[in-house]
Amino acid sequence: MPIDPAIAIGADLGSNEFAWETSDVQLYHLALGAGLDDLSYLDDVAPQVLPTFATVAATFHATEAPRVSFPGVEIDLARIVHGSQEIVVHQPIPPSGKATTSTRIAEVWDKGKAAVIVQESTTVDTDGNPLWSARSSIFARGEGGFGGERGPSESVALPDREPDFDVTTKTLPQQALLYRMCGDRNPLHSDPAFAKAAGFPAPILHGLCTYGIVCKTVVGAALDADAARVKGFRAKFAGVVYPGESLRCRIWRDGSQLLVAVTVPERDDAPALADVVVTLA
Ligand SMILES: CCCCCCC[C@@H](O)CC(=O)SCCNC(=O)CCNC(=O)[C@H](O)C(C)(C)COP(=O)(O)OP(=O)(O)OC[C@H]1O[C@@H](n2cnc3c(N)ncnc32)[C@H](O)[C@@H]1OP(=O)(O)O
Repeated sequence: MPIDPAIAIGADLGSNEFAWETSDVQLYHLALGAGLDDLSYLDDVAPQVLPTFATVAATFHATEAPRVSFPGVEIDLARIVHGSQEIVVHQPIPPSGKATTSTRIAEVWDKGKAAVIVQESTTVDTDGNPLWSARSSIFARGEGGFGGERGPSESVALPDREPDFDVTTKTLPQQALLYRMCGDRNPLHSDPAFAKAAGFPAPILHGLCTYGIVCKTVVGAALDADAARVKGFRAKFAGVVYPGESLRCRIWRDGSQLLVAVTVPERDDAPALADVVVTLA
C-alpha cells in the first residue's frame, strides 16, 4: 500500500546533522537571481542571509534525486509536487554554522484524487538553541482514496484595494538548472523526458526556488532590503512556473504582516503562489 496513514501520521523521520559555509549561502542567493543590485547577499565575509535558506540548508550538498519513502509512505517521485511551505526563523540565520534538524510526519490528508503529506521539522544549533521551524506538504497526484480524512480547506483573503507594491521579477531559462545545485536534484526540474512522463510539457521550476525569489523580492520591495525583518513566511504552490517566466508579486501591508499574490504575467497572471503570508520580526 503506497500510503498507510496509521503508520505514517506521527512517524519520526529522524535527525540530520549538517553544516553550511558562507559560499553555500552565496550560491543559494545566486541561484535565486542575486546580482549587482543585491550585493549584500553575496558578500564574502558577512552576507545577509535570506530566511528561506532554511529550506535548503540541511540538504544543500545532496547530489541524488530525493526519494518519497517514509514509514507508511512509498510514492513514485514523478507523482509528487511540492504543495506548501512555511518557515519561522527564531533568530537570523548566520552565514555559516552547524545544526541539527529533526523531522516528523505531522498529517496525511486524503483529497480523493490526491494525498497531501505534511512534514514538520525543528532545527537547533550545536547548543540546542532553536534556529528555525518548518512545515511543508507534498501533493501526491493519484495517491488519494486510501480512506483517510480530507483535512482542512483554508485560504487567505487578499485586501480589496490596490496593492502597496507591484513588482515583477524575471526568471532565467536556466534558473532550475542553477537552483538544483542547492541540493534538490529532482529530475522534474532538469530532465525533459522525466517532466513529460510526469505530465508536464517541460521541466518546471522548483517550488522552493519560486519561494526564495519571492522572499527576496518582498524584502527588496517592502522591507528596505533587510532580510532580518522576516520572521515567518508561508505559501501554497498554486500553479507551476516554467523557468524563464516572470513572477509578479503584488504585496499588501496588513498590520504586522504582508500578504502577497504571486502570478505569472506571461500566462494571464496564472497563480503561482497563493495564501502567502510574510510575518514581520
Ligand atoms: C522527500 C521528498 C520531498 C520532495 C519535495 C518536493 C520536491 C520538489 O523538487 C518538487 C517541486 O518543487 S514541484 C514544483 C512546485 N509545486 C508546484 O508547481 C505545484 C503547483 N500547484 C499545482 O500544480 C496545483 O495547485 C496542484 C496540482 C497542487 C493541485 O491542483 P488540483 O489538482 O487542481 O487541486 P484542487 O482541485 O485545486 O484541490 C484539490 C484539493 O487539494 C488541496 N490542494 C490544492 N492545492 C494544494 C497544494 N498546493 N498543497 C496542498 N493542498 C492543496 C485543495 O485545498 C483541495 O482540497 P479541499 O477540497 O479539501 O480544499
